Amino acid sequence: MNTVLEAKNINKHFRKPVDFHVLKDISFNVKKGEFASIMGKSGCGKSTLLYILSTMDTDYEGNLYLNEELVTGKDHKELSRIRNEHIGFVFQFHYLLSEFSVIENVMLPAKKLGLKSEEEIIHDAQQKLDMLNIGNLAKKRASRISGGEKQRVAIARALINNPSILMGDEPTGNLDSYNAENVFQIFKKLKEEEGLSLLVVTHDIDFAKRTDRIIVMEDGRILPD
Ligand SMILES: Nc1ncnc2c1ncn2[C@@H]1O[C@H](COP(=O)(O)OP(=O)(O)OP(=O)(O)O)[C@@H](O)[C@H]1O
Repeated sequence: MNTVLEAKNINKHFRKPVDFHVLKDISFNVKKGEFASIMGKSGCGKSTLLYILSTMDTDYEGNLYLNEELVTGKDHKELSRIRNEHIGFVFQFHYLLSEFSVIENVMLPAKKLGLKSEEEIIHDAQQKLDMLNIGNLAKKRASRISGGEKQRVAIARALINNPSILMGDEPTGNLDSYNAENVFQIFKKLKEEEGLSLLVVTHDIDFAKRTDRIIVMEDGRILPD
């Protein structure tokens, strides 16, 4: 099985106000089609790790590989391209542009990547919305849909460039149990039907238990399986 993401001996320090060794020698990988979750107590370093793995934070020691290519050390512009092309990210809050329509929000990362025509991007965005059963909301303003629908739009936006891996930082943390289950089922379907890899930080043990693998963090380290 191909390795989609690999972290090798990742260490990170916050230097201020005092030196704080927040991530301690983190090594693990995510294979193609694997749905992994990260759990651990508040403050153990989950979000810090996810920001490094998604290439948003470059201030760390160690090596990060995406699709078996070393990304550590690449410049800002190159990282932005890699991120746009290979990584989808879903946060606890949807961060949609409320004045824009649903489909316009979904189209944004594809426009930024700039590889396709407007018509192709509209087609792809509608297809993602249809896949998530919210195709009928395409023309609605993002401010006029429910919280669960907003999170599904955020997932469609994260998928628009057909990433190799979808990362989530508590993507169900702000949802009621019905909508949280809905998001879980979407992730499962993406794994099973599209062969997508997923890496999701969660505090929800019932969610984590149903993923392929739980990566447990404690005090900046990953505990052995
Ligand atoms: N910019 C920073 N400077 C110094 N310390 C920081 C900074 N950002 C985060 N920390 C500390 O690093 C530790 C890890 O934070 P992080 O947000 O990664 O934890 P987490 O496991 O995601 O927690 P939660 O589950 O509450 O979201 C915490 O102790 C936090 O206070």
